[in-house]
Amino acid sequence: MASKVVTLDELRQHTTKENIWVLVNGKVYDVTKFIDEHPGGDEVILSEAGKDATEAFEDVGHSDEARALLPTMLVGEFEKGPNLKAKAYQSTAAAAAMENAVQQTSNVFYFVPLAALVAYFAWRFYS
Ligand code: HEM
Repeated sequence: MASKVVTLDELRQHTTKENIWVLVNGKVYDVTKFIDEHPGGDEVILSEAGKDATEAFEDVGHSDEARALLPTMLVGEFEKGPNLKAKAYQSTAAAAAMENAVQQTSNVFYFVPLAALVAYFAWRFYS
């Protein structure tokens, strides 16, 4: 079973508490049975469902005991192709573009009253 290659589509189909897979360090794990026993609670794992949980997993500094549990839940290797980080970067780029657009819009909202104020004082000064 360990030789199974899990695709990105397959990974993304396992995102509910009843059927949850996570990707950690290039391997996919079925944490469905473990989630209720997880000392860190179910919410934290659920928020990583169907995703690359490597960063979240490593940031916590899981013990060797925690790491030793992983092989018992192994589904298989994650397929080599899709780069989840690249996809995350794309959405970050989209978010940045959106933020930029919002920023430009708020610049307009800031500029219009300012221009009106300047015009008013200019009018007061010259009339
Ligand atoms: C994927 C399989 C996972 C396994 C087998 C696992 C296992 C464990 C174990 C055994 C502990 C107890 C402390 C230790 O021995 O390090 C623990 C704690 C913890 N885990 Fe996980 N974990 C997993 C995934 C995650 C993920 C994805 C997160 C996301 C942030 C997470 C967050 C935490 C937190 C915050 C604690 C600390 C709880 C506390 O000390 O109060 N874990 N985990």
